[in-house]
Amino acid sequence: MRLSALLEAAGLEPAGEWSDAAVSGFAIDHRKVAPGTVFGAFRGERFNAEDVIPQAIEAGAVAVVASPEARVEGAAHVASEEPRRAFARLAARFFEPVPETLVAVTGTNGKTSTAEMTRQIWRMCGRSAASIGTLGVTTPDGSVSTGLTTPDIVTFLANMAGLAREGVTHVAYEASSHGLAQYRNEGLTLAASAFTNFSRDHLDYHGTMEAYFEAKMRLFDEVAQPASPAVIFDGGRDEVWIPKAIERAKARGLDVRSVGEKGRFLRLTAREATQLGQVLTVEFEGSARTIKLPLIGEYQAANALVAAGLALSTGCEAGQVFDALSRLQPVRGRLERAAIAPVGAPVYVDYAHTPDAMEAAIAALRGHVDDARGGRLTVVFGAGGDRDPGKRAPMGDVAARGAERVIVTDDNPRGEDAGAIRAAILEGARGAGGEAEIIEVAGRRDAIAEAIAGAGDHDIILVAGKGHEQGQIIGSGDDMRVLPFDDVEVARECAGRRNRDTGR
Ligand SMILES: CC(=O)N[C@H]1[C@@H](OP(=O)(O)OP(=O)(O)OC[C@H]2O[C@@H](n3ccc(=O)[nH]c3=O)[C@H](O)[C@@H]2O)O[C@H](CO)[C@@H](O)[C@@H]1O[C@H](C)C(=O)N[C@@H](C)C(=O)N[C@H](CCC(=O)O)C(=O)O
Ligand SMILES: Nc1ncnc2c1ncn2[C@@H]1O[C@H](COP(=O)(O)OP(=O)(O)OP(=O)(O)O)[C@@H](O)[C@H]1O
Ligand SMILES: N[C@H](CCC[C@H](N)C(=O)O)C(=O)O
Ligand SMILES: [Mg+2]
Repeated sequence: MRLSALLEAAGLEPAGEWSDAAVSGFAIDHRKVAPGTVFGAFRGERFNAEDVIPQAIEAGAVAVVASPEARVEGAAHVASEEPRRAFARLAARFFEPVPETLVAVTGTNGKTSTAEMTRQIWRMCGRSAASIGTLGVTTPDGSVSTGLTTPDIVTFLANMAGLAREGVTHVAYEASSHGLAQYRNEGLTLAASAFTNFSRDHLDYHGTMEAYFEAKMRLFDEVAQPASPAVIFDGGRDEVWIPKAIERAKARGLDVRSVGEKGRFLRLTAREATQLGQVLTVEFEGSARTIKLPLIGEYQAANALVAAGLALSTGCEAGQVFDALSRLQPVRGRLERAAIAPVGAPVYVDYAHTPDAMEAAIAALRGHVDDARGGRLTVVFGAGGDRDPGKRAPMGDVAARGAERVIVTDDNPRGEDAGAIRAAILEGARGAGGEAEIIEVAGRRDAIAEAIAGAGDHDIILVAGKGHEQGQIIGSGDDMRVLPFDDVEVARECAGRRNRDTGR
């Protein structure tokens, strides 16, 4: 493919003497440049790739997308004030074709669940579907991890093209705020977009809630196709951010389709919890429908409705969509029933790693605790290192208010002192001033074991924060190690060990 053709298709300036260069690939890391590569030289948080432009050209780069000030000698300089965006647009013209129906999901919590549920619904409606997000690239054959929720733009686009080659026609992907801010998913035509909710997270990176919200709004402002459907969850409780999101989508001229208790497109009129799921009554196009959702928790109902909204907005037939909701499979690590303690108490694993998510996960289980028979809720959790430190105390606070027993432990300490992270959470938990028993147990395996060993017959245990994750990340940079760790497996082992110990 000629550089000139790509530049023209992307609406970028011609490359003069370099126009005839043949492009063989794209890279954002100079160590991955091969002859014929277009190199995106970005100024990052830790590294300024403009410093390695000569090495990239030496390795065969034919064009470098970089800021106008960058020095590029011996290859085309595709200059842009926003090089990440220009690079994405160019790369999107190279990695073609891509699946014809693409939808993007953003929001603080619920992106993975919604993308995965959308994939499942599409599949049940007969589409060949995949999802890309925290769980990796998921197809009916399984998941392959990419390491990030929104992979870098080259991995993202290459995966899209790969999926199209395999015959996948529908892809739901997660647009994280980091991904949106760094233009990691751009240049594609979206059939629809979605917004699940908004609450505190990632303020280490974005600084303020407003800046974090703005990063998310790039989805509606710039990434979504004009006039395309925007499915927005509106349960009526968030009277600040959801109305703002709706406003922004309208301002861009998107076709806003709200779902939830205040939904105009798909309205939730009743919700009744059952032991292993819930019965939802929804109103769609003037008629009421009953859905037996086989998943517990209000938050899972919210995500299922957003997923239904996306499926309905991409050509699926309503009857099939509502029928599919009744057959949804659980999303890995989201209120997953992992084990049963020897006394009979169930152990749930959930990915709650923000205060709002913790509240949602606790609320989902609270109703299942048999208070009348002395049942208690135990929450085991920590908070990630090198991530928004301001969310730690609020997570402790929410847990201490919602549970009877709080066991504070470790969750990916990364480059930070694990004890200091626990201390911040404990301060929040103790500050809640409630009756909850608050315990600190360094080491996640010991904490889970302690929770199970101390459980009563009618208790429920929630192990939060790591969900599907397969490792504990210790250290950073060159010292980083990932120690194998899986909450579900550890819960099963601890429950089993206790089984053997007690003979029960
Ligand atoms: C803060 C953040 O998001 N950083 C990501 C970002 O880094 P950056 O652009 O600042 O990169 P940098 O390391 O300073 O390097 C700048 C540029 O130089 C290049 N480089 C670097 C070194 C070198 O020798 N040669 C070279 O060319 C890099 O490829 C990069 O393009 O781009 C890098 C390349 O794609 C990512 O690896 C990196 O993710 C880091 C590791 C990370 O931990 N990110 C997390 C916070 C994240 O993105 N999480 C979100 C949200 C999770 C959620 O809530 O769902 C996610 O989408 O996963
Ligand atoms: N709609 C929701 N409202 C409130 N909390 C939710 C909602 N959906 C999920 N959660 C909580 O957030 C956790 C993570 O859910 P999920 O993985 O779907 O979100 P995510 O947005 O993909 O997260 P991440 O930012 O890590 O990628 C769940 O385990 C649950 O505790
Ligand atoms: N995508 C989120 C996941 C956090 C999960 C939690 N286990 C942690 O490590 O903080 C992040 O990168 O912030
Ligand atoms: Mg996710």
